Amino acid sequence: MKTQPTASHFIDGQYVEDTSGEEIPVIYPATGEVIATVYSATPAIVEQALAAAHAAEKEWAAMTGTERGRILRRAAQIMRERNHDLSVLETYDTGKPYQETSVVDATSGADSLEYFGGLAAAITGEHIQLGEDFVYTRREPLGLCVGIGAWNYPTQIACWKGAPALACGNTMVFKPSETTPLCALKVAEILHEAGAPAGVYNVIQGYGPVGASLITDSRVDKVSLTGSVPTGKKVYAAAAEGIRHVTMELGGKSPLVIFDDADIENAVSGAILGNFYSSGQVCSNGTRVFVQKGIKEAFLTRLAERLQGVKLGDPQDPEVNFGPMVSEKQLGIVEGYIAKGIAEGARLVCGGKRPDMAGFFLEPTVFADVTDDMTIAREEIFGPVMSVLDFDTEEEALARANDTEFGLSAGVFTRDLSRAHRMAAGFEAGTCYINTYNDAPVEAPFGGSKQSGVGRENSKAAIEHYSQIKGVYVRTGDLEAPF
Ligand SMILES: NC(=O)c1ccc[n+]([C@@H]2O[C@H](COP(=O)([O-])OP(=O)(O)OC[C@H]3O[C@@H](n4cnc5c(N)ncnc54)[C@H](O)[C@@H]3O)[C@@H](O)[C@H]2O)c1
Ligand SMILES: O=CCc1c[nH]cn1
Repeated sequence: MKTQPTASHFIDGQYVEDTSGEEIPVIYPATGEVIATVYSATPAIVEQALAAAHAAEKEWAAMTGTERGRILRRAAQIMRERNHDLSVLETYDTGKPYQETSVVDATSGADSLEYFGGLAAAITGEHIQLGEDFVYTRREPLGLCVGIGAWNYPTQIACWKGAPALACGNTMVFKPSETTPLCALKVAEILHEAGAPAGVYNVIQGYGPVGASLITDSRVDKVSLTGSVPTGKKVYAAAAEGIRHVTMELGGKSPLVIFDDADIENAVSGAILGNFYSSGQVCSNGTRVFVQKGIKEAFLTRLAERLQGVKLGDPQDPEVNFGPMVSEKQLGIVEGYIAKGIAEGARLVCGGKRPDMAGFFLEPTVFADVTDDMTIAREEIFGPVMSVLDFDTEEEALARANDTEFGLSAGVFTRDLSRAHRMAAGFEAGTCYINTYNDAPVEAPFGGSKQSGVGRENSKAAIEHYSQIKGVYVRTGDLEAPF
């Protein structure tokens, strides 16, 4: 497959190159080889993208929701038809196994385009009768939205931001992560092919400073970031300077609470899905696995058995179910956490090492006897490292689950449904799971509370975050005034 894109940027309906920008090598995580080169946007490219998105605003907003929706749904259809090629590219970009990318990434992107394409015609205001007078509301686009992406789900993030933004009549300049710059270009290409007018959805490449330069431009009305909490704080503060709307999809350190009465097989599946999918590089992962003391040993034994089923290898091989970390840098960060876990007294049950193979692979790693104060229980690791902690009572588990600055997700496994709903109500998290983990269908809201974020992606909730309401007061009779 050709991994070198036609050019680095997609602006105003076409590929654009400017090799005077800083070089960004695209590295295939499974081998460490450079598979493409793109160039960071220069100030001239940033200006070109913002000008194109600004110029496209009026025409796009003036189209009916039905017309916009038709284009988004056509894009979804194209994406599904090209699922194989897009999945192969996603695997080159991220290193995630084709076994995952072929069913998750372009699929989830297409779901998002289809869902918001379907909603576009139903985005309406309301009528409020006030005696003989009335008020009507118009749900209007915000204008020009900037999207900034993380590297773990490059196609999904480009679509989760682009689809609701475009459905509401906004235009977008999207900057993917410098680590995974390839997939978003395909999203732009497909939207254009589906009929999105030039300038409606643009992609430019770059490191953090390119993202920062987009946020403060006076033409920008909204910034939607998927990234870490430290970056979120900077982006939120920069957006506040211009009182811009924000969506912040940030990091987490989510709890997964497994009670004695849980179905062990399902609970182990939940812990695997919540820690080792995408080699642990999923924001919502339940990396603090609280296991009630009565089933701790049974849980660990079954988990160790199930981990025998891990197949590391060439992620393009459909039989492989565990890929490398996205980069050498991320691998080093995660190894640092593993060393800290050992140094602080956690028991290494399995994994913890680089296997003897090329690329940025790391074995799935499980720590037991982890305590709440350990670094591996407090900080987001963003790699395949599960921390198992013991607990006695429901009250204790809930208090400890919530004892974190993060609030992205939380899960509970139990057969006691009253307890399950009590836990879900008590969790301080934006997305909760009962007897499952890490599902992210487009129909359901996704996002974090506390430091894990602001706003929600997906579902009808996203419409609130990409549009604004205008109230129009209408008097039908004469108007009285004091003088
Ligand atoms: N909540 C979610 O939906 C979600 C989803 C995926 C990933 N994440 C989080 O993302 C993080 C991993 O991704 P990452 O390492 O790419 O995150 P990151 O914060 O390092 O970078 C995210 C993006 O922000 C850009 N950026 C960096 N500094 C910037 C600045 N000052 N101004 C504007 N843009 C800037 C980067 O270039 C990149 O495109 C993890 O914390 C993970 O939990 C969250
Ligand atoms: O990485 C976070 C977004 C997500 C969660 N599950 C699938 N995608």
